[in-house]
Amino acid sequence: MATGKTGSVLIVDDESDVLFALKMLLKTEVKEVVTEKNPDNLLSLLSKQKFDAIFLDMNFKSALNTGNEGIFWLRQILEKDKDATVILITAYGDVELAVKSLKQGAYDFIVKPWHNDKLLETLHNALQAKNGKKNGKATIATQHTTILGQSEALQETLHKIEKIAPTEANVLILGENGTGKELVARALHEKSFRANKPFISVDMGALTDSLFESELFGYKKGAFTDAREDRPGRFEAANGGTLFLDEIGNISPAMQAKLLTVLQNRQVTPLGSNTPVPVDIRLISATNEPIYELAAKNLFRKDLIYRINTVEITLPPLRQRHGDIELLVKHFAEIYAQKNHKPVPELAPTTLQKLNQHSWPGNVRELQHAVERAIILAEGNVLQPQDFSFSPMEMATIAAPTIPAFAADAGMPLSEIERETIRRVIEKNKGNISKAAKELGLTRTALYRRLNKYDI
Ligand SMILES: Nc1ncnc2c1ncn2[C@@H]1O[C@H](COP(=O)(O)OP(=O)(O)OP(=O)(O)O)[C@@H](O)[C@H]1O
Repeated sequence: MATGKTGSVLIVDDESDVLFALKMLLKTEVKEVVTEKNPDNLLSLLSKQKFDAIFLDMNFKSALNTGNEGIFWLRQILEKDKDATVILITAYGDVELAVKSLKQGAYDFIVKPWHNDKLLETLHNALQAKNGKKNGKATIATQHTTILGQSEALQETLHKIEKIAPTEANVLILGENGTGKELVARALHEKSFRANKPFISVDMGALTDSLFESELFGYKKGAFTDAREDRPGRFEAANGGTLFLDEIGNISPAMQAKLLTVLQNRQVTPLGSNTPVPVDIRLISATNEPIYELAAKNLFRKDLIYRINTVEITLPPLRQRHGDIELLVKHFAEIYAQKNHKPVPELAPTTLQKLNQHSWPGNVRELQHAVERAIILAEGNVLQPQDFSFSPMEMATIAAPTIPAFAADAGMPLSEIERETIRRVIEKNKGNISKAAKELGLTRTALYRRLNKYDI
């Protein structure tokens, strides 16, 4: 009798009730369900048979009840088969540990007591991801954000976002400029239980040591000359919601120490006050700096990294995920065609070739601006390779030039001088926008506005 069902699942749990209930449920969905009570038999089982998904208990009663046993077995499974799809079964109180297990390579986790529908959805997603990893298409769309990506790397990121958004885990997002770190931070917030509370973003790269405390912790009237009234800091503004500390890798050791204290105590003391104010925030941080290298050189505190990186999301540069380029170009083409009252253009095959060959030092942001320019410049309804011209940031990442001093001509318009100055400072800083902004005395946002304005 053909049932049409496919797939095989292994369940490892030392509670017979759990094994029985899960088996009954999963049998309705997949062709084969194998159960195992003793994790010691796991590896020999896996030597004999491959499973499409493995449900693994986090807490075996026989051992220390810390959940680490689940992590131990997870590691064993992944050592044997790095592509194994492991879904952890965890008790309600262990969610933070389960979130950590995602870092160790678990596909997902379910919390006991589970909802059957939710569990089947998890299995379904796992099986789909396994079968469709190569050519899936993924999108996360919330009220204010759309994240697109069909590359394997982006799909994994999107899955992780769905998983960790509803937890309280602190998240550290790593990636080059323009890879979508802020977008991911916003999506995490919007998919969290804090979604209707504030999302406060702070550009740490733009904060000087002297502004750090007043900006983050606030101040009382009279705390310093210009403090004409009480002002809450960003921590208080984010109370109940999410605080996004962007460019956290750029802060000085003194700021790192102050930040660590606040995160440990979960309270801030405004300048000019003696009374600490408790704050309830979910922390998301991001940086384009190689933060672990900085920590190895003692330039960034390791204890601060451990505070902020309960879960890590690494966004690969666009040049390493060509699979996303076409999707993103079409997405931005639609947006900018509409904005500029033009029909949505087609993409010539040679154009896509050119875009795939470009190294995208400014990542998705650069692509977004390139598409906008192309739409404005395009003659017909097909985007041609010549409609795309690339920014000098490209050159800056290839060579680290010593730039001759820039001498403005007497008759040069001011806007041209500004454009050229910005261009050179970016080149000098090898495309690092934060450093360039600092050198120019601008915030990164202000610099990005000028890049757009001057078509850099
Ligand atoms: N996967 C994606 N799908 C759709 N849009 C994206 C994606 N990734 C990035 N973008 C867009 O690219 C632009 C840059 O993204 P974002 O500001 O989040 O990058 P970032 O990594 O925070 O940059 P920076 O480090 O310079 O602050 C934004 O307009 C964002 O909406």
